[in-house]
Amino acid sequence: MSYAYLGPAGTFTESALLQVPGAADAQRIPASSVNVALSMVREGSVEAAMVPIENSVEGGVSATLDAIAQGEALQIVAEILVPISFVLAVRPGIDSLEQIKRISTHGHAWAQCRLWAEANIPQAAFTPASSTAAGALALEEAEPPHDAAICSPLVAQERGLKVLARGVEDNQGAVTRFILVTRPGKIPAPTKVDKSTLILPLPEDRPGALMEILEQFTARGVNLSRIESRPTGQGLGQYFFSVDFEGHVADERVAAALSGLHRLSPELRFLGSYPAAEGVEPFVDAHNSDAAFSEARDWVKSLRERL
Ligand SMILES: O=C(O)C(=O)C[C@]1(C(=O)O)C=C[C@@H](O)C=C1
Repeated sequence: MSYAYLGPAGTFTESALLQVPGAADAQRIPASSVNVALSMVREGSVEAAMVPIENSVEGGVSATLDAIAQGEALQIVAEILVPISFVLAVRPGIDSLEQIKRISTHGHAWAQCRLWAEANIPQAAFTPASSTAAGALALEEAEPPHDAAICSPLVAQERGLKVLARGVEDNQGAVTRFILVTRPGKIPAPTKVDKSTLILPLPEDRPGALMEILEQFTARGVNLSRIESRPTGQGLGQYFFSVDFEGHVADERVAAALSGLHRLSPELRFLGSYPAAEGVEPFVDAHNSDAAFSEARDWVKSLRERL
């Protein structure tokens, strides 16, 4: 297998990729952005890409949500959770927080450390980096573009960077969720603790359209674990929904919800069913069980045989 990931080496995304069985010994290609990593999958130069999708503090990663919603179809085959903690690394010559005039990190990391930064380095101007590791590696340049970077403890240790503060995140226990993306192909087998992801354009701008969509899940007892709206880019007020829910397309209740959704929103995109990284087998009411669906289908079939 060959994998692309949001690089350079030392990103949290690489830590996520290293959790995939076999990835440590496989070809791993760092990409300069989420878009580049996903393009490599689309054009076939790698078989899969690991990209961040959601952080427990900062929410959805827009670059990923948008890139997988549009363009050539892709499929999610796995999810990985990584606990997030940051350190403040500095360039040579910086010995105190007061000396930091310029700081860089990934926008999502900055958002998770904003209160700490306001309280401890209010004088520092922020420049976004393409990833936490990219911001950290720039500290090694002959003339670093910034004085400090917020990055993972691992990259600071591996590169021998000077660390002035640890645990600079505003919320301890933060977690980022990453997804492993391939071209559409075989769907991973159900494990009983699965998740599925959909992109749902709202069919029409009219009262109750979102309610009708949500009813498809409610009526079959399918539990949503994430729902976000993103602009389509086509004009003000035009949105699609990015939705994760518990269950697998092999589950009858999920299949029934999907067919209801397809009737309401024929342009929907099914992004895959894959093992959930954590959680318990969802509780399913007897009337939403596979057996109840198949019995009901047989009953209707028997009626229609009398036509
Ligand atoms: O910059 C990195 O190290 C990444 O892997 C990206 C990313 C993100 O997009 O949220 C991943 C985890 C952290 O939440 C901060 C940054």
